[in-house]
Amino acid sequence: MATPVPPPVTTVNTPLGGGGGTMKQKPTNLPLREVPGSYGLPYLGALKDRWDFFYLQGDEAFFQTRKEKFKSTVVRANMPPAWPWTDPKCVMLLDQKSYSSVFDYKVVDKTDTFAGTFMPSVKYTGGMRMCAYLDPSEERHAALKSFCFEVMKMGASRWMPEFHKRMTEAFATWERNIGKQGSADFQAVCADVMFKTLIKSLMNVDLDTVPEAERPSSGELTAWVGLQLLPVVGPGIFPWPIDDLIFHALPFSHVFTQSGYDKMVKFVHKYAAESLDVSQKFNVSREDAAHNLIFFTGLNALGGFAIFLPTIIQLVGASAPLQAELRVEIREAVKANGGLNMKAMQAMPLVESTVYEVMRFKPAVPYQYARAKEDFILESHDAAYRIKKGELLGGVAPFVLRDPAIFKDPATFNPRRFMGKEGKELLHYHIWSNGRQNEDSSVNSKQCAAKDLVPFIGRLLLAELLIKYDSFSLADKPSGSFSALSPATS
Ligand code: HEM
Repeated sequence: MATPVPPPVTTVNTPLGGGGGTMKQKPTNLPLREVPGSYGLPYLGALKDRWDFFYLQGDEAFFQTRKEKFKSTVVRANMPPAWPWTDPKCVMLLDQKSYSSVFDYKVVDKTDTFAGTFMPSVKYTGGMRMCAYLDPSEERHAALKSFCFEVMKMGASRWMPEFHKRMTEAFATWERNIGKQGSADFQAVCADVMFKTLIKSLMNVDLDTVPEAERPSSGELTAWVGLQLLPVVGPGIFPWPIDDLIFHALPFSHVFTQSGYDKMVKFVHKYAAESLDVSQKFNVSREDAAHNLIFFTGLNALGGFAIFLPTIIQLVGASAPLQAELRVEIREAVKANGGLNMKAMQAMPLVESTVYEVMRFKPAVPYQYARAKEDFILESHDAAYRIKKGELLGGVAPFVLRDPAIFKDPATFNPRRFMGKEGKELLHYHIWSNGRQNEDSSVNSKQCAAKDLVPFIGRLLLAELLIKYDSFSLADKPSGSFSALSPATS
């Protein structure tokens, strides 16, 4: 761990109380600054920021230049989509200490902030606001999150066998494609593996047994996820002004993916009865449960895994020595514990640390937003800032997870970083899930419901891969394909 390390803190921001927007001075040892940065001319400033963010600078340089220019890890910026009818003004947080305010529910409200400054139409989700958009103060949040925890628990024994089954199918596909065309895509295949694993685990449905006409696909669900989030992601398919005009100027109507979504709704009502039945326990209607179950599966889970699993393959695939070390650890754990079971999974410290390091190095979900519900003083490591009630705060995870005050050599991918006592202590600062990795997700927080499951599946991916293969190589960078898979020789 780099020095100096600030002591663990649960709350860094002190509410000033009083309400009514009157700013009271709070005693702080840090110099009080106004949040630096400007939003520019109305609309034009926001448009310029959108172009810089997606095309002219790119997201990393967008924040880095502001951080350097203002010598501050708390900066003002317009965030996309910046439509004339939305308010793009944000205070962006680039260090560990200020970031923790986005999950300090005494001072922030999470209502409708899941995607940032805009919320996709509820027409995407049967006319209902989904769990991820609710603030913990809303009664429905606790009910729906409890329902999510429950379906995950019901499927606890299904994750490992289903993932194994689908990975075995993926191996055959990859080997066939390498044989035929010299390379094999793993991005779409990982999404498909996870889609089928999620359906089996969360809904207890084996997709192979569903007639083709009724069977939803990962492609349909991914299109539904992508379309609603397009305004805040940068596809970069066409030359930039055209790309911006097509993808960021207006929201996409839900009608383009409606038929795939309707098929999913019908499928859930017909086949996922076991999961829907349990929703009654939490006073959640069947209809509400069905749409939320699809959202958990598609947007929360598949949306994350479709980025996370390929990132593991890319980062581990770049180092043959790391693969060799992981392979030895995995195979020894499997041998000592009579197979790839829970006990074996717990005997793989390097695998565990490597997966946490992947999540630190390239977090799958880069931004977490929340709105100040009162005036308060927000602290970074070296300054204090006045935040006004109603301001939108945006935590920038890729910067926060490379905060040099916490992580030594933050720009280096160090697979052993989270090993041992000191490594475990760093989990306090591992905030990929909109909360701390050494704390539990609950109905009172907005931390990812799958905070433990997600790294577990990442570890399972490495175990499955390096049991089957001695090593794997990637096609030319940037790569979403294998160029070679060397079958296990021992
Ligand atoms: C790689 C996979 C995943 C990633 C990267 C991920 C990441 C996240 C993040 C960052 C949030 C907080 C969003 C915010 O409020 O700013 C979140 C929330 C959430 N995630 Fe995950 N997640 C993943 C998988 C899953 C899975 C498998 C499930 C459940 C099946 C799940 C269920 C949820 C739910 C229900 C919430 C909203 C929590 C609440 O409303 O209190 N996620 N996730």
